[in-house]
Amino acid sequence: MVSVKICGLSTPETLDAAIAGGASHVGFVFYPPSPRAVSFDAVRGLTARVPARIAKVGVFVDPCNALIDQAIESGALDAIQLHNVTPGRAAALKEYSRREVWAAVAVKTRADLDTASNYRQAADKILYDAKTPDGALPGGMGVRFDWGLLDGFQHPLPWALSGGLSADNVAEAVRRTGATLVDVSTGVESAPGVKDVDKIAAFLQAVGQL
Ligand SMILES: O=C(O)c1ccccc1N[C@@H]1O[C@H](COP(=O)(O)O)[C@@H](O)[C@H]1O
Repeated sequence: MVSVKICGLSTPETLDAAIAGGASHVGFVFYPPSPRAVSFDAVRGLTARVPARIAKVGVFVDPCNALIDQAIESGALDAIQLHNVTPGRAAALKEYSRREVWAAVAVKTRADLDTASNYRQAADKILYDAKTPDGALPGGMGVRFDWGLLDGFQHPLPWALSGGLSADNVAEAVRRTGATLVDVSTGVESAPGVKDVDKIAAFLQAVGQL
């Protein structure tokens, strides 16, 4: 069975679509430059709708401790997903937050993949995401990487696949990589930051058929 995280949710309707469609994880972005960024008040209301069986993941880019505190308190987060964070900082945030830590590894080359092993003692999960262009957001750009890079790779930790997934390519991505957890944001949107309930349903249906 393949689990799905629908990320960058910011409205009750789209969150409900993710829940109804069978998402295992829902993600909330705590990074103001993102078009998906949510306020603490908004996330409080949103996460109150999430049943206990579904994990709530906060997405952060090199966060300070105060942001982590406020986000966990307002969103009752189960896990924190960290982008642009060194293994040392990830380990510190794991101890500080007492939450599951997902370390995002930005992948373009096999050498990028190899950096995942640095998080072995620092994180609970690796999120393989595509490396985005300089100056762009470090995620949520709908960019995919060459899934063939994962062929034969010795994963240092449990892992998830993200980057440019959609209802049209997720079956191929899972077949190609063996992923048991996939993460999508742009691929279930009609415009940057605007989630689409039909696309969310189609993505979850595509995974459900695997
Ligand atoms: O979604 C964002 O805006 C975002 C901002 C900063 C860091 C990560 C972000 N999203 C994460 O990016 C990946 C891939 O997204 P996409 O499907 O390619 O659009 C996903 O894990 C999001 O959680």
